[in-house]
Amino acid sequence: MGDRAAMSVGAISLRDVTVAYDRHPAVHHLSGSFAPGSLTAIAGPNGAGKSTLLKALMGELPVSEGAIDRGQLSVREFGYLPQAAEIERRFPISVADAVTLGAWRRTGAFGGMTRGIAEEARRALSAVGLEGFERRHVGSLSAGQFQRVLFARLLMQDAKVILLDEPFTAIDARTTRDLLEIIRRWRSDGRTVIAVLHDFEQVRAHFPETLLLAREPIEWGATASALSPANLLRARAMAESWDEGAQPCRPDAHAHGHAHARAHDHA
Ligand SMILES: Nc1ncnc2c1ncn2[C@@H]1O[C@H](COP(=O)(O)OP(=O)(O)OP(=O)(O)O)[C@@H](O)[C@H]1O
Repeated sequence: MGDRAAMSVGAISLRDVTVAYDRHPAVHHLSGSFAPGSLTAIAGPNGAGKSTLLKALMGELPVSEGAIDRGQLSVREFGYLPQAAEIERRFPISVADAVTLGAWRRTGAFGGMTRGIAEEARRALSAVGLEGFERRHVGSLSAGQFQRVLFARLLMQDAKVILLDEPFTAIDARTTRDLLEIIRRWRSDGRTVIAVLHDFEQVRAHFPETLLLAREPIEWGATASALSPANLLRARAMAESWDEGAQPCRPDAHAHGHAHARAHDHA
């Protein structure tokens, strides 16, 4: 497919990536790559480092060890949907303005709403099932409607790589189904899509690749294999061992000896 070839511009590769908060690693020794046009779920227990990894991929958090190679891609070409709890929706803007913000790379921070952009926003809203919502205030929308608006904004952004952090948490089944359809369309466009998800059935049904993360990677590959019962048990067992504090970084795996004494504290 021509579009797909045009959109597929490179892998995102991780080499022994560790991301830490105050030297406590939340993602630990992760290596692998997201192929161009791939559709990958990131799954794992609470506190496994899934959101942290998305933020590192976006360049919002620095890696403390290793490297992320985005190839020819710039993070400006990444679209990112944070967890709902991190999104402020009380500011007084209309649905049309919220969607148009997705086009900021083309319009500039102070760019006005040209007729072309307005028409595009209308089409994006229609694609997410919100025709005629342009003038509504974002604060007046239901959780599902607001999530549709955020997907419309991603459609406007025309990003080559799309990162979604728990996009269906607290979202009704109908909206989830519609938004999964948009994700499928992104994939057939050749965009790379990476989503943090908790629902394993959803992952098995819609995501060919999975990274099962428990701070350290358990497995990254075909979903059926990554989400094997043995892997899920291992992930759970690792999560139970976090109760007494952050995992120390294994000193033997570190040439620079960044494993700090504080990482051994049992708070
Ligand atoms: N800003 C922060 N400062 C310090 N520690 C943090 C910060 N954000 C996350 N952490 C810690 O890093 C670890 C990984 O958190 P992260 O949010 O990445 O996990 P997650 O897999 O997305 O979890 P969940 O499924 O619960 O959303 C947790 O122990 C968390 O407490």
